Amino acid sequence: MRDLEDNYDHEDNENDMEYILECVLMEDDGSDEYKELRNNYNSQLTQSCKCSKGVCSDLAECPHGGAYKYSSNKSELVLKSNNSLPIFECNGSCECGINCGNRLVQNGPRRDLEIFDSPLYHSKGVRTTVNIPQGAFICEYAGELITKTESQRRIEVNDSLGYMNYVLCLKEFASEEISEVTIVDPCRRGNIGRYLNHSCQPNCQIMAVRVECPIPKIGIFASRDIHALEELCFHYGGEETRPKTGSCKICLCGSLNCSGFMPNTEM
Ligand SMILES: C[S@@+](CC[C@H](N)C(=O)[O-])C[C@H]1O[C@@H](n2cnc3c(N)ncnc32)[C@H](O)[C@@H]1O
Repeated sequence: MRDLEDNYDHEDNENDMEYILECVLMEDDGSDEYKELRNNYNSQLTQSCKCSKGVCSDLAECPHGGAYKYSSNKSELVLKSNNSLPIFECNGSCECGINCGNRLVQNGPRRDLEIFDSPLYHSKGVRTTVNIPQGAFICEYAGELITKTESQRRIEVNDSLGYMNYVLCLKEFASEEISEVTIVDPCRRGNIGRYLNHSCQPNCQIMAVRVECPIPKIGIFASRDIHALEELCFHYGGEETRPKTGSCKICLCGSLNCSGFMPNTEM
């Protein structure tokens, strides 16, 4: 086993963080699991649209569902509330233009986000300096894409050294069975998404959004209208209600329906 201190230098690992614009692949650990992850990471979705007028709107013409997943709310695209998943955005092979209504997450984080010292969580958090409408895109949870084994190793290291954990596991379901698992760790390489805290009554939600790659981006969206200066947070367990097993950390979210513990990170 590698030395614990190899990868995790000190408690406030933020200063060592490399800022990335989108997810990157973990280092090769020689495992078959890694090879599978790398193959997926290097694969491209082949479905492209032929929506020639620059705008995707017709379901028959646009295999991505046109702009039906997002709608225009005054000045910006927002996720529709009756959204049927999964979300596939238009991509570089599509014939529509960059302004088509089916491109949102690929355009990067919204402006007017601020990293601040959150008094509630006694650590860093993210807040907005302006009002945000329900359904608006906040940012991607970008970091290293890691295998299940590597995530378990990193979580164990974090737990044993008392470090914060940034590993997030997004599970997608098909007919109530888990169909895809995407695991992202922005501890060493990440973006602003890494600073969003967990809440049992969040104002944001996470969604799987695919652009060119079969591995989805973890998109963070406003789940209700959010006022300026509110802290942004999402439920780390997604929609899932997990049994409280293993070592659980006390939840500081302070919401009325707080479960008392943060969702555990067991996969
Ligand atoms: C993704 S980071 C969030 C940003 C973090 N607060 C920071 O300063 O970098 C996740 C870590 O934040 C802390 N955290 C997030 N939500 C929390 C909550 N509801 N209760 C207690 N700690 C929380 C935990 O230490 C957790 O491991």
